[in-house]
Amino acid sequence: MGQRLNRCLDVPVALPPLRRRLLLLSIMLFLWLYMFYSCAGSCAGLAAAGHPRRPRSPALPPLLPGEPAKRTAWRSSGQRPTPQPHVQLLQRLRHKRLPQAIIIGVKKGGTRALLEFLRVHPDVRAVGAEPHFFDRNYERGLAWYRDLMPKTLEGQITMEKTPSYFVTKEAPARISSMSKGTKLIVVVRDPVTRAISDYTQTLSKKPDIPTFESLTFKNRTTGLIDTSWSAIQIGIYAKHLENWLLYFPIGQILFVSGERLISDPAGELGRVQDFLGLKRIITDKHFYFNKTKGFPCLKKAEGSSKPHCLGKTKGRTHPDIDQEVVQRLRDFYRPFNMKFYQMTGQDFGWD
Ligand SMILES: Nc1ncnc2c1ncn2[C@@H]1O[C@H](COP(=O)(O)OS(=O)(=O)O)[C@@H](OP(=O)(O)O)[C@H]1O
Repeated sequence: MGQRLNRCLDVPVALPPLRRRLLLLSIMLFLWLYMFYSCAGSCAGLAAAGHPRRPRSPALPPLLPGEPAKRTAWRSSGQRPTPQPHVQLLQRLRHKRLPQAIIIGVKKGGTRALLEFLRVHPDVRAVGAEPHFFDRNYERGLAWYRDLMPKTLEGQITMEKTPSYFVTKEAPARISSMSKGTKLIVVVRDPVTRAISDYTQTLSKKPDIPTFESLTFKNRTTGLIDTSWSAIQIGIYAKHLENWLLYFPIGQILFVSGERLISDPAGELGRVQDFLGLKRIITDKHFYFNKTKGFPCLKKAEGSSKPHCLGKTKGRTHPDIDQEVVQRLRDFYRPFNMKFYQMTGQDFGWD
C-alpha cells in the first residue's frame, strides 16, 4: 500500500526512510480529514435515520413549520416551500400523544405557574388550556383528548393541567384506565389562603356574592363550618387523596408546595424535573423576582426571548378577612393537614 502510494504520489524515493514515512503519514491524514469533512452532512443524516438519538427541541432548526419568518416568506410567494429532508424526518417523528404526566390540582394552588415554568424545559410539551377531560368531557373519548395535545418527539413528555381533577371522584379510575403509569402532580397550598384565593376569583366574576365570612359558616353563632361550600371542601386534601390512593401508589404522586413555588421556584422545579425523569435544565438562572408583580417570573418564556410573568388573574390582592374567621378555619383544617402530612411524608408548614 505504502509503495503503491509512493508511486502514485511520486514521492522521491531518495528521501531518508523516516522522512518518507512522515510525509506519507501526513498525506494519509490529509486524505482522511478530507473524506471525513466531505461526508459529514450526509453521514449525520444517516446516523439520525439508522440510530435515532433522543432529539432535543432546542436543536430543532428554526425551519420548522410555524416559525413566523418562514411562514411570511412562503405566504408572500404563494408557494409553501418543501421542508428540508431533516425537517421532514422530524415532522414524521412528531405525534400527538396522551399525557404521561398530569397536574391534577389543586385549584388556586399555583398550577398555572408550575405548568408555565415546566414548559421552558425542552423535553416537556403541554397543552395551554385546561382540557377538563376526566371531569367534564370524558364522554368525548380518548381520541378527542389526544387530539388536544401538542405534537411531541419520542422522549418528550406531554402534559396538561386541570386542577379540578383532584376533587373529582371519577378522575383517579379514569386516569388509571388510560394508563396506570401516569405521573401525577399536585400543587398544594395552605387551605385557608387557598379558600380565600378561590373566593377572590369568584368575587371578581360575581361582585354581588355574600361575604367570605358568611359563606364560611353554616351557623355563625355555633361556629359550624359549611363543608359543602367548594372553597372549603377543596382544602380537605387528606380526604381527596384517599380516593387517589385507591388507584395510584403514593410514589406516583408528587406534592409540590405552592408556597415554595413562590419563595424558591427553582428548588421546587428541581424536584419536579427529578420526578419526571428529566435532566435538571430549569434552574434559578431562569427566574427573577418581579417587584411590581410581587412574584417570581421567567426571564424568558417558552419560545420567546422576553421576560414573562403570569397574567393579572394570578396573584390577585385578597380581600381582608375577619381574623377570628381565619383562626376558626385554621382550627378546622389542622387535623386534616396533619393527616395529609402523614400520608405524603411532607410537612408543608401551614400550622
Ligand atoms: N409566579 C407566580 N405568579 C403569579 N401567581 C403565582 C405564581 N406562583 C404561584 N402563584 C399563585 O398561583 C395562584 C393561582 O393558582 P392556579 O394557577 O392554580 O389557579 S387556577 O386554579 O388555575 O385558577 C395565585 O393565587 P392568587 O394569589 O390568589 O391569585 C398565586 O398566588
